[in-house]
Amino acid sequence: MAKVMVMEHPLIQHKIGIIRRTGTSSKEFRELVGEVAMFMAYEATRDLKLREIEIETPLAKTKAMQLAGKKLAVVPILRAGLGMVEGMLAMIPAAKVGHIGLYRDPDTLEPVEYYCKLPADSSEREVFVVDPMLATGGSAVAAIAMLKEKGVKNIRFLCLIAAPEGLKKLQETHPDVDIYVGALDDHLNEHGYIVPGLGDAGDRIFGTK
Ligand SMILES: O=P(O)(O)OC[C@H]1O[C@H](OP(=O)(O)OP(=O)(O)O)[C@H](O)[C@@H]1O
Ligand SMILES: O=c1cc[nH]c(=O)[nH]1
Ligand SMILES: [Mg+2]
Repeated sequence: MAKVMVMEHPLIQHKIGIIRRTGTSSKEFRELVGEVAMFMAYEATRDLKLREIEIETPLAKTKAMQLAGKKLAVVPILRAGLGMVEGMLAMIPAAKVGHIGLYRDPDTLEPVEYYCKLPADSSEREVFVVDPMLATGGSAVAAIAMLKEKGVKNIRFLCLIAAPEGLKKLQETHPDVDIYVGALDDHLNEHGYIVPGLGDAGDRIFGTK
């Protein structure tokens, strides 16, 4: 079964507390989503493999560590996932970036696909799928299925806020995908919004409502 890691770091919890507030402006919201994504990238890369190499400092030859495993890619689910990309890249600047376009139909709550462009060698990479919100789980499940259809095998999912319903669906559908959650919320309302949540992440990042 997939590993679920709910972030405990006080800085993450503090920043998510500000992000949630109605009075937080789009500018602050965007900045804080980026900062939380950066901290989450740090947590989600803890188990990357290292190898020992020999280097030369100005004073002596010595052994040093170097990342040894697969190359990395960040794949935001459009639109709201875009808000997490810069923060992720601040921690893993050499990662390639793919994009998956999905929106949730407001009536059926089913994800509708409209775009997919991935790095050519994605199947060789460790892929970090990012989206601030995991609500019903439909979008994350569909995005990960799209990646698997293209041969991607190593996938992790990162979100700022998850509902228990979405977490369960993602775990059950993709048990091989580790999930990193900023905060685990209480429930979904009748419109599929996370409660207490933060509202519509895309609208708040881009100021579209
Ligand atoms: O778990 P789910 O029930 O699928 O809901 C979560 C999805 O809903 C939001 O996107 P939205 O459809 O609002 O698109 P947007 O990012 O373009 O605003 C969010 O960013 C997720 O992608
Ligand atoms: O609470 C929610 C649920 C889905 N998408 C959002 O942006 N927010
Ligand atoms: Mg939205």
